Amino acid sequence: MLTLPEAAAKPPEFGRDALIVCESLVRIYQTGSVEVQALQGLDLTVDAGEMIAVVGASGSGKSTLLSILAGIDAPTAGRARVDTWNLLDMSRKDRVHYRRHTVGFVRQQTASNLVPYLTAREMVDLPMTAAGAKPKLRRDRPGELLDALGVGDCADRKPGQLSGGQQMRVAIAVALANRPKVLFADEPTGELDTATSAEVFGALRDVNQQFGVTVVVVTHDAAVSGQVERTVAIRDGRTSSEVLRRTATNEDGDTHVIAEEYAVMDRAGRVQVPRDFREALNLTRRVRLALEPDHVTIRPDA
Ligand SMILES: Nc1ncnc2c1ncn2[C@@H]1O[C@H](COP(=O)(O)OP(=O)(O)OP(=O)(O)O)[C@@H](O)[C@H]1O
Repeated sequence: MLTLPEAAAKPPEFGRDALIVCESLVRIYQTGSVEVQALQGLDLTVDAGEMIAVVGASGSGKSTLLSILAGIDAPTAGRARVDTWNLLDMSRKDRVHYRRHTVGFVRQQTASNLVPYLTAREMVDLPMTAAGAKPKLRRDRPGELLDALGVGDCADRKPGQLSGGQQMRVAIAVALANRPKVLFADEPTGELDTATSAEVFGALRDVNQQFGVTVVVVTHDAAVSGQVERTVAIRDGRTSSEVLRRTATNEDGDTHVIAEEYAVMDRAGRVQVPRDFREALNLTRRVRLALEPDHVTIRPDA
């Protein structure tokens, strides 16, 4: 057994250096007399430049989380910060500014991201005009962005003249028009076949690496979540576990990906012990904890 070190005077602020911080985030929807707790005290941090996937069963709260972070919906309680913005305390004007400059959003329904009577170039120009971008930037950036997303040759086509994958790439270009810090994508590959999904996902990864934009993707697609370094799982409106992936090289010089699952600990130190662990050792209401030099043990209450 170790002796416990003296507690620091004041613990550092949760997620102080992160770009996105959610702490005990709650969103309650009220329809008539029915109350749905879509988020029930969710904790999450995302660092600048990261690309993460958010996974979870239908109804677990993924879209609610994304709508809040994208400034489309407002949380009921808790803390949510993106960059310097406190999402619980924003005026209408702040919200417009936030959505125009700090974040970009791509929806699953490719068509709902686009305007049917505008060309790809005009669609990228639209948010730039709204943000008051300079004429030179408005002239150059749409073409550059469409080129970077591999749809430069589609600049003068309207959505009806584009494939599903091309529409999604154009939608990503539109979302990036005003150089947001974060790009949110809600099931971006949900309506696409496997090969096109891989291309669109590749495009998201490219913009993450080329432009340094932080990317948060909600997905059901294991082929997508298996390719990012961090996947956050949401269950019942809370983050339940995270999978971290890293590339390792063996003695023969071959590289392979190692994926490790972690439980998430909240600020108060609460950790959810997975059900199969609890059942295997009959861990029920009360457990014994002990601090060892480099780990903590949890034992059944004998
Ligand atoms: N506008 C709303 N009004 C009432 N309830 C809502 C509203 N939006 C979402 N909910 C409820 O909140 C819960 C979480 O929904 P949410 O859409 O965030 O889940 P999800 O994980 O994105 O699901 P899916 O994978 O099916 O899109 C669900 O029970 C849903 O029915």
